Amino acid sequence: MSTYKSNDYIVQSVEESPLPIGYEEIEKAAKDILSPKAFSYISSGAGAEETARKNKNAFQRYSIIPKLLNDVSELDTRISLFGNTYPTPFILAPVGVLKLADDQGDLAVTRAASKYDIPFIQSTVSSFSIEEVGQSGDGPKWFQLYWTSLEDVSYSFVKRAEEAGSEAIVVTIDTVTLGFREKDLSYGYSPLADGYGQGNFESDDVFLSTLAEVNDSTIVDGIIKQINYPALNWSHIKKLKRMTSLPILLKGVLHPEDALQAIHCGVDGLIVSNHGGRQLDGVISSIDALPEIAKVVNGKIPVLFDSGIRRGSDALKVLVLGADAVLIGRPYVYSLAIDGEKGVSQFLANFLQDFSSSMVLAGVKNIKQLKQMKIVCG
Ligand SMILES: Cc1cc2nc3c(=O)[nH]c(=O)nc-3n(C[C@H](O)[C@H](O)[C@H](O)COP(=O)(O)O)c2cc1C
Ligand SMILES: O=C(O)C(=O)c1ccccc1
Repeated sequence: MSTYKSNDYIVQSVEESPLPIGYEEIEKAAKDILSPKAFSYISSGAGAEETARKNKNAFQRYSIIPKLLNDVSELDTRISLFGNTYPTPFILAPVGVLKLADDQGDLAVTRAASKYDIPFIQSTVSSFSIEEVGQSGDGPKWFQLYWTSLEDVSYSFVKRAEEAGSEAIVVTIDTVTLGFREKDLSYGYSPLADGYGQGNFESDDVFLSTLAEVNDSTIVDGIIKQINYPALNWSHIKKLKRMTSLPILLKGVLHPEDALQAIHCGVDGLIVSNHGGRQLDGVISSIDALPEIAKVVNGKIPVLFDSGIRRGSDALKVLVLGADAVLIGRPYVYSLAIDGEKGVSQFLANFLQDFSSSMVLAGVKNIKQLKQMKIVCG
């Protein structure tokens, strides 16, 4: 439902689930359920976790100034992206190895997201294949691409995503090598070593068999080596644009000049993100990077946002600062760990309810009005 009476909220009945309401409580409950290694992998950031902390603290510096008495009895939370209309401005961020949180992993998440028509971005290193996720739930799916050094493997993923009905391709540009994650290293943990990230690598695809051969090693080693691709540059993006008719988004943009270069190369959308503080430690918080990027892009292509979204009011802030849509990351992963599909479903119900209450209290009835709200920093 996308237009509704504001006192009905989006979700009228809340399913019974042990999921706590607030983010901090959800994180705590997930910590109790997950193994210390798994919790540490999901929750931690790279290096001294400076950027992970900045993501959290920076939100508090921005303050919304409500403008009231605007008859907000009917809300419309719809947005349009690449010719598709979505009922809410929310998208589930790509998260690899979801089986670590729940046996049903990506399948549970897509089923929950489908209830709200929220797009799910499937990771290259997902626990299930592009084809399995394509069949799971009837909601929109996007595909996230980690470039591999075997170009044909990258293109074969894109073709498979096209065939499975993906609506967009998200190329992650901030992970040409994995961040130095001190906690994972102390545990001796590597995200792909337990086999949960191989959903897309178990196909009959002719190119995939070459992965193992080229490395003369196990398939897992092959995958880890192949998604390490520091040679990635703008020429790959231009070529990818010619290889597919799907919209291409770049995920991990923090520099305004990269945003302009992306437009120049024909990229269709950007995701302002620092990967939840998991890649280069010390980089700017995503929310601080957003206003300048939104300014230089100036509406030419959609600007999406992630890193630090925990509640409805966080989403309000980034939409006011120029984001056209908002990706949710860790909160849905913890909800999956706590109560599988039901946990994710419950989390989304609560989140959407929180977001619509926030719109009502801010005095805005649709996303256009929301984007014109006043916000101050300091
Ligand atoms: C456990 C975990 C795995 C992730 N895997 C991927 C991935 O495979 N591809 C990708 O582009 N981003 C990945 N990300 C980053 C998310 O897409 C997103 O940028 C990040 O979670 C946003 O930060 P937040 O969760 O603190 O809001 C991962 C994040 C987490 C927490
Ligand atoms: O952990 C991550 O953030 C991530 O993007 C990733 C990278 C390689 C394998 C699995 C997940």
